[in-house]
Amino acid sequence: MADQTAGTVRPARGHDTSRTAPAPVRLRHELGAEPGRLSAAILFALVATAATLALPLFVQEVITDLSGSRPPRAHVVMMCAAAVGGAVTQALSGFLLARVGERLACRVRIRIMEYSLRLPLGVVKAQGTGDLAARVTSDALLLRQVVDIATQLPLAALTVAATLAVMVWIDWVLTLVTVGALAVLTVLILLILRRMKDNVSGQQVAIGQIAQRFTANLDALTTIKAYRAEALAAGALAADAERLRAVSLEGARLGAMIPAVLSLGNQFAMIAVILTGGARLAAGDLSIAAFTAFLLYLLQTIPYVSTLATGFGRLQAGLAARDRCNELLLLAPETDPAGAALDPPTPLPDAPSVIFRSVSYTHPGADEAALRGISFSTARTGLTAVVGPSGAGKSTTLSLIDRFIRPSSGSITVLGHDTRHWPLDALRARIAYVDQEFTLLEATARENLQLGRDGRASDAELAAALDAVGLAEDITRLPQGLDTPLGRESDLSGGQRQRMALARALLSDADIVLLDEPTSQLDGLNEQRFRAVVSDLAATRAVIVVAHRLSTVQEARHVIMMSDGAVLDAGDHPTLLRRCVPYRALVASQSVAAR
Ligand SMILES: Nc1ncnc2c1ncn2[C@@H]1O[C@H](COP(=O)(O)OP(=O)(O)OP(=O)(O)O)[C@@H](O)[C@H]1O
Repeated sequence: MADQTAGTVRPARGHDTSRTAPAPVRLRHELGAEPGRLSAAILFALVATAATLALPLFVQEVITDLSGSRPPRAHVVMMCAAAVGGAVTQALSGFLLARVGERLACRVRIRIMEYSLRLPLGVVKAQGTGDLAARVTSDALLLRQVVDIATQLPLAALTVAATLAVMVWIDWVLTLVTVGALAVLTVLILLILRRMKDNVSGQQVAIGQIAQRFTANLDALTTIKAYRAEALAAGALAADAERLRAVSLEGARLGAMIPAVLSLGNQFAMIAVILTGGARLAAGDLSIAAFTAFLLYLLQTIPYVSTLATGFGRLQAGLAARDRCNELLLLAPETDPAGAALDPPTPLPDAPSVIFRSVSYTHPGADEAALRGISFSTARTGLTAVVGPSGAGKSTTLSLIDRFIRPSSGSITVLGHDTRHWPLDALRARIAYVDQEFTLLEATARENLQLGRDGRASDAELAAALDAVGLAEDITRLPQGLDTPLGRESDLSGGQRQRMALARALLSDADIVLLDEPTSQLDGLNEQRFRAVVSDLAATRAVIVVAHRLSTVQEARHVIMMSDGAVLDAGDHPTLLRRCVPYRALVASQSVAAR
């Protein structure tokens, strides 16, 4: 239980100093993260390139040996060694680059996922969970290939330049013809690449949209099935898929033009070289051996020219993915308030648990304020019920206490300190929040129960909390008991989830429990248990419950009646019944509903 003694400083659980935006993804920095592996990969690639470059020279030597009736054994051995060495070093380089690439993607994924969890709730909602998920899947995948390209491109450029140098040495006239053909090719390919970059961005946006709608529909699957809306939902998804298909097809069309242009360019280069070479052979300006070597070099250059052309296209895709990742990493994080103390404040012993002073709040994009200058306070311990018609602003009020959102004006004090002076982690360590869905994480029952605690709970503590909410047997029956992962195969019923959430609050160190009561009816036994646990919690802590059930309201020491973003009245149940007409009407309607 939380320490409420004056002057006792309790360190905030996991007081977090990392509420700042992370560094954006910088490719140069990322590539430099593993200098050893990257250098080795480049070294192996250089050796492979050198071996490839040497091969035609050895062929030339073999032909010269044969035409001079000399045994070509030594040159044949060197030729084979160059071929095998080139293949082995190329494989090694590829493997090392893959390792560097996977690590880069992994680092970026971790950074994006961690950061997404630190964004304000409203920002995550506005971005869309599916769209955020697409950043760690498809964008990270595109980013991963940048490693290959970033090393392949300079190597390919180097190889083409070195090959051209050797070709000049063999025959400069033929080289001039080759360069002319390659120049035309380059211009055409650059024109295609320019259009490809925009297309890749469009594809990634479309992937984000489809992921967003798909996850939203899966989250709402019960409703979709209940209202037989499968066809409607599938129709919208199909439209997204069609949009993605259309933009991807445009990308494929552009992509398909590159090999076609390359092949055409190569054929023209080859024809021009053969015609010119033939003429020079006939004139005696070129030997057969040199011409053969030149042709081999020309054939060898083609894949590298092709790597250069397609590599630039893939690099554009990687850069677009980097930009999308950085868009997310540059979103403003959920920061501690500017005036927050470095050391978490110590709760004042006699202060009310929560005080609202003239608090107003307008949801982003909303025309009207959800809360209009509300003021109230809640006792240090005991049950406070917040009641009012739907849309009155009750949930918004709870969200403000936990600082999921910040007041547009006015101030909120928690345990004697303005929430602007609480570091977020320290504030939230003092508050247990139980939402209407009684959300469980995809983690074991034990981990779910221990959320919100400073230290581990002993098995005896866990058993006592589960016993209090009548869940001990249900958890024991799970395949691995407390260590059963919850959420997929072993999910709990709504009532069991509710009791798990209450057990979690019982086990937490929080001084204040915020409880958004579910509107669904509970069976008699569960309702009794619920009341017993809430009054157990309220004996030593402040429990502020958005109450929909009359039984909860009647138990409350203090009731706050809200309507249309304002506090109409506050007091105990009998007082409000006597003097607050809207409260009487609300109670009357709840009594009818409870019958
Ligand atoms: N994210 C949001 N964006 C815009 N307006 C919102 C948002 N959330 C709530 N509102 C509006 O703010 C007002 C208060 O909503 P709130 O959820 O706090 O009411 P409530 O009293 O908890 O209602 P209920 O009992 O139905 O849950 C409502 O008019 C609602 O439409």
